[in-house]
Amino acid sequence: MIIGLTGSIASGKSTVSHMLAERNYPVVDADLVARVVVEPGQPALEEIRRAFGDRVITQDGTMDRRLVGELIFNDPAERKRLNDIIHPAIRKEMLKQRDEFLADGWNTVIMDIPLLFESRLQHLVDKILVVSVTEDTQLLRLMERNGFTEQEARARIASQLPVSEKEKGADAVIYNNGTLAETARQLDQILEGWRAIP
Ligand SMILES: CC(C)(COP(=O)(O)OP(=O)(O)OC[C@H]1O[C@@H](n2cnc3c(N)ncnc32)[C@H](O)[C@@H]1O)[C@@H](O)C(=O)NCCC(=O)NCCS
Ligand SMILES: Nc1ncnc2c1ncn2[C@@H]1O[C@H](COP(=O)(O)OP(=O)(O)OP(=O)(O)O)[C@@H](O)[C@H]1O
Repeated sequence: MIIGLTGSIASGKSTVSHMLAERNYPVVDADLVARVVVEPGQPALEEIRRAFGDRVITQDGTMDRRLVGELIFNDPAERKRLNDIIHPAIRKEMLKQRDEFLADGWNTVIMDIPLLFESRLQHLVDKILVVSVTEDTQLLRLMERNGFTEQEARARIASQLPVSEKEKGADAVIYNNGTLAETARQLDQILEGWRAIP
């Protein structure tokens, strides 16, 4: 079984994904893959340099994530430009990792994909698990975690589908406004209901 783990920015996907890893489930992490495919020497990084200019490459040859974030979260056209370059490379690497886990005999593989709905990747997974929080909690947690101003945080939230929309496409929803223990309890119930063994 392939479980797609998604939700909006700062809703708690990584938190739930860590809980899954603790329970011995193999996890393919799109955010992590997105970092690997832009490492120095990767073709995607060169394409990004050509599209956005030398200013998005730091002295040590890595991508300036803060600057690229500023550019793409405030401009849908720039966001599409980056997505068009980077998403094919991310998808290819994620499918490779998934296939390796399956070949190694795992019964269930978790794919943590923040943009599962926005990129229409529902067909890649058997079950969709959405991690949801109220908008107030989401905004506060995002500002606190990243040290963003309210405006920076709102720009990022606005770049994705609202979490209420994502809930509509879910097979199960975890409400992550409460304590971590409450979130873990919901997760265990869902996994049991799906009979998803690692
Ligand atoms: C813009 C970048 C450089 C900002 O880096 P930063 O370190 O600040 O954030 P990080 O990578 O940890 O992402 C944090 C969250 O932002 C959201 N996010 C990231 N990219 C996008 C995007 N293109 N559109 C909408 N939301 C996005 C996701 O919820 C993600 O979990 C980086 O997010 C990036 O390379 N994005 C493009 C790749 C992508 O689409 N990643 C999302 C998973 S496929
Ligand atoms: N139940 C909770 N109680 C308190 N804080 C929480 C809870 N769940 C998550 N957090 C905190 O909220 C922030 C966002 O959570 P997390 O990083 O898991 O979200 P995410 O959905 O993976 O975000 P992103 O889309 O940016 O990758 C983190 O700082 C995390 O520690």
